[in-house]
Amino acid sequence: MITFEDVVKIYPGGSTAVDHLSMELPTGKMTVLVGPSGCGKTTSLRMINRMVEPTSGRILIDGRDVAGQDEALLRRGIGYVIQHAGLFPHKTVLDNVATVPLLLGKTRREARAAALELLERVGLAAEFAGRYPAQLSGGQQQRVGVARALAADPPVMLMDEPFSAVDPVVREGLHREFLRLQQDLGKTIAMVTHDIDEAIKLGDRVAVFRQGGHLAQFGTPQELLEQPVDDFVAEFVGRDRGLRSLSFDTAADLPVSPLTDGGAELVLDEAGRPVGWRLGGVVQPTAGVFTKADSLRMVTDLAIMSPVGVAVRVGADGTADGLVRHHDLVDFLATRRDRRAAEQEA
Ligand SMILES: Nc1ncnc2c1ncn2[C@@H]1O[C@H](COP(=O)(O)OP(=O)(O)OP(=O)(O)O)[C@@H](O)[C@H]1O
Repeated sequence: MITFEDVVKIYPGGSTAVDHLSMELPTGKMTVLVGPSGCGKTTSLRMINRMVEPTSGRILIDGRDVAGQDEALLRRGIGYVIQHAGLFPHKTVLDNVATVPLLLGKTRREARAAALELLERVGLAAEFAGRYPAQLSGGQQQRVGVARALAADPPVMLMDEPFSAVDPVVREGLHREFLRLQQDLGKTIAMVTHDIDEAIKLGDRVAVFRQGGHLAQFGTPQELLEQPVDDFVAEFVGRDRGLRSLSFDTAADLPVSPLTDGGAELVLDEAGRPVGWRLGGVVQPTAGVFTKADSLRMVTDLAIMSPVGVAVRVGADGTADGLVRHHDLVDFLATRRDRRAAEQEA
């Protein structure tokens, strides 16, 4: 766990960059620091590995104050990834990644073998190993940056806007790969971004900062979407937060109606799997099916897109076992919201 205890940073001659920050970043989870430009995110990140020293307060990693630790040793246990990857331009991809294992005392052969394995993990085949950073796309460079940060197998990773230099489609791919990697590795990660959607998608926890280096709210993505503490957070999180919060709940508790209640005929194949809706004598092949494991957001989307305003639930074998009509869905969501509000007050 990384603990910030009442941390303040005032740069010489400057205003307050971080103002009485207290928060706990859980072990093995990803915490995303997000907020408008200049609100102290990078400063907070860099105080963890002592690239910046706090003016007052303490930062502890697993209960040990970083201030008392040897800087070189401390940083060896903390991977660091920055925007544009920050690779050595004159070294090959393989040597960029092998640098850290070499520093840690491995032989050249061992270091290269470890680097190749890491490149494989981040989705870069061996054919890229001999190239120089300038011969890679932005997304590939970011992957090398992540591989290099992982090379020392550090328990903690700091990532400063690691995905912001690439276009949205590449970023989407990097997100997916990174989430998969993190599921395997379970590193304690602090990541900085400007992008609230990225924070909501990647973060197990999200710290929203506001101007002046204040922490506005710290919580899970779902808490931010459903219970923003004030107008600033609500505005920052975005207008469609109600809809987005539905991504975090499954349809497991969503009640269904009988298959005959759709207002039109649901056509099934011989095995009982939905084929489509019969409308005006024609079968429209848009049955919009979901399972109990799918998100409420997906069910809502299906009901909206359905020609009859109905989503069809199927079992594990694909056979239809119930319907959700959009007006029932709206009632369910309203009841759920009221119940949550009541729980919150209690
Ligand atoms: N080395 C420095 N010397 C003086 N002031 C600094 C220094 N680094 C940052 N600041 C100031 O501290 C404040 C916080 O900066 P910081 O880089 O931590 O914010 P940020 O939220 O990461 O911003 P951005 O999203 O734009 O990168 C800003 O007002 C910035 O101008």
